[in-house]
Amino acid sequence: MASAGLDRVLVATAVPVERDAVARAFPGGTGIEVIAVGVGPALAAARTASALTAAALRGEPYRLVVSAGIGGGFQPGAPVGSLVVADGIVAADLGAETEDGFVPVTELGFGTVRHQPPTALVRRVADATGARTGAVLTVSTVTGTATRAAALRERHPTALAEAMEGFGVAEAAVAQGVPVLEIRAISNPVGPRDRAAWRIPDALAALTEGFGKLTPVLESWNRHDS
Ligand SMILES: O=C(O)c1cccc(C(=O)CC[C@H]2O[C@@H](n3cnc4c(=O)[nH]cnc43)[C@H](O)[C@@H]2O)c1
Repeated sequence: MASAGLDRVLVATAVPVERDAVARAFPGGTGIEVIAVGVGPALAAARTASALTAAALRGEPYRLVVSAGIGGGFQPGAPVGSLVVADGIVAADLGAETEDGFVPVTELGFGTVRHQPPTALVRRVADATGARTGAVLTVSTVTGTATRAAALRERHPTALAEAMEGFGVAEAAVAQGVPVLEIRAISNPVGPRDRAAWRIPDALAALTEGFGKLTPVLESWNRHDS
C-alpha cells in the first residue's frame, strides 16, 4: 500500500507549550496537525473527538492519532529527560476504591481501561527515537506520594510513565476506528511531590528531538502493517 504522508496524522498535546515543542520538529510544515486539547482525560477526549469528527466530515479523516506531551516517569525505568512510547494506554484510576483495594471498571462489569497501540508502529517509533517502551498510565490526580507510586507500580508492573490525557485521546480515537499512539517525554519522577525536581524545558526539548526522528516512521506506516 502507498505511503500516506503526514497530512492525516493528528497529534494531541495538553497545553500550547507542548504543542509548540512538537511543531518545532516539523519546521517546513509537513502537513501534520498538532493541537492542544487541554489538561485531563475528559477535556482531551472531547476536543480530540471534535477534531476527528470535523476532519471526517470534511472527507479527510485522520489515519493516526498521537497523544503527546510531558509526563511523570516511574524510576528507574524512565529517567527525567527520557522518552517513553506506550505499548498500552491505561486508565489507572477508573474504577472503585474498596476495602480490598482498587477495582477497575472492567471488573465492575463495564467499560474498558486499556487501549492497545499498533505493536509494529510502537516498535518502529522506539527504534527511531530510542524511546523506552512500556505502559503509560492516565490519571486524573497526579501522583504525589511514594505510597501511591508503589500502589500503581504493583497494579501495573510494566508501567513506565503517567500523564493525564492519553486514555481520553485514545477513547476518542478508538470510537472512530482510528489507531492511537502515546509518546511522553519525562519531566519529573512519579513519587513524592517535589516541584523543584521538574525539568520541563528538558522534557520539551526531548519531545522536539523525538518527533524530529519520526517523520519517516509516520510517513511509511499504514494500519495494515500491524
Ligand atoms: O503540582 C504538582 O505536584 C504536579 C506534579 C506533576 C505534574 C503536575 C501538573 O499539573 C502537570 C499536568 C500536565 O503535565 C502532564 N504531567 C507531567 N508530569 C505528570 C505526572 O507526574 N503525573 C501526571 N501528569 C503529569 C499531564 O499529562 C498534564 O498535562 C503537577
